[in-house]
Amino acid sequence: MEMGYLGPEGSYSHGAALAYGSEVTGIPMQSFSEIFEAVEAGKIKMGILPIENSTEGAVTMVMDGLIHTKRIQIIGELVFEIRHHLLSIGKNTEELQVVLSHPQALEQCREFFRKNYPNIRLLACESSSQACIAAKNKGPSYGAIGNKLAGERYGLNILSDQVQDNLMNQTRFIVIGREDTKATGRDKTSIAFSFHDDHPGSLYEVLREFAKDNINLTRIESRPAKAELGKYVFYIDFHGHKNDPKIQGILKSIEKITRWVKILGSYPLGDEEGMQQKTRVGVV
Ligand SMILES: O=C(O)C(=O)C[C@]1(C(=O)O)C=C[C@@H](O)C=C1
Repeated sequence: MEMGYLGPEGSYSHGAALAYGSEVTGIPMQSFSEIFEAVEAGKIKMGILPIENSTEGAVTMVMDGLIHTKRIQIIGELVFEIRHHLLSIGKNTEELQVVLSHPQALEQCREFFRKNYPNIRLLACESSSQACIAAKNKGPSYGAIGNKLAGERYGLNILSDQVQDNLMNQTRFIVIGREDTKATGRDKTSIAFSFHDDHPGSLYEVLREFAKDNINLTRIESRPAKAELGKYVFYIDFHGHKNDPKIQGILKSIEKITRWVKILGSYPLGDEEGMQQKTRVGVV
C-alpha cells in the first residue's frame, strides 16, 4: 500500500512510514500540502504526517490542513522518539557556519545551538533529509539536523549526537486515508469544532458532554479560525470510536451547541496505553 511522506528518503516521516507496517511502500513528497492533496484526490491510498511534538507542540500546518479536506480521515497514529544529530560532510564543528533542517527540527534543538554554537546560523528547509542533501552539496561549512540513517544514507559525519533540547523528544504522527477504520475496542476519535459566538461557558458545555459519560479526553488544542482575533477552532481527541452509540450521543449533543463539528477520524490508539505496541512506537 502506498503511503505519502515528507521526503526525500531518510526523513523522520520516512522512518515513521516504514514502521507503520511491512506492506507499506513509502512515496516521498515535497510538502504536507502535497500529501493532503494526493490522498484527498485518491492518487495515493494513505499519507503520514507529524501532528504534535513533545517539545514544540502542535504542527500547525497539519492541524489546519485537516479541517479543509472533505474526504480525508485520520486512520491511525504512531509515536516516535526523535533523536536529532548534527551532521556534515566536514569533520569538525569549527568550520560550520550554517545548519539546515525542517523548522520543527530546528526549534527542537534551538537551545542546544544557542548555548553551544551561538554564531551558527539556523536555516529552514523542506525536511531534515532535504537538509542533509543540501549540506552535502554545499560543503563543510554547512551542517544539517537529521537522523542517523539519513547521515549514513547521504554520507555525512555525525559531529554531535542527540542535539535535541529534551532527551525525551517525541513526535506523534497521524496516518490519513479515505476509508473508515473499524472499531478495535481501543480507539481514539479526533474532532474539530467552532462556536457561533463567544459566550461564558461555551467550551465548558462541550467538555461537560464528555465528562457526563466518563469519556477520557487525551488532547485539546485551539487554532485561530483565520478570521478576526478571538475566533478559534478547537480540536479534541478522546477515547472511543465514532460508531459507538455512547460517542454518537455525545457528538449529537455537541452539534447542537456549536456552529459546526467535523469528525476527523476514529482510529486505533497508538500512544499512551498503546505505547507497548511495538509497531506503533519507534525511534528515528
Ligand atoms: O523533517 C523531517 O524529517 C520530518 O519528517 C518532519 C518533522 C516534523 O515536521 O515534525 C518530523 C518529525 C520531527 O518532529 C521533525 C521534523
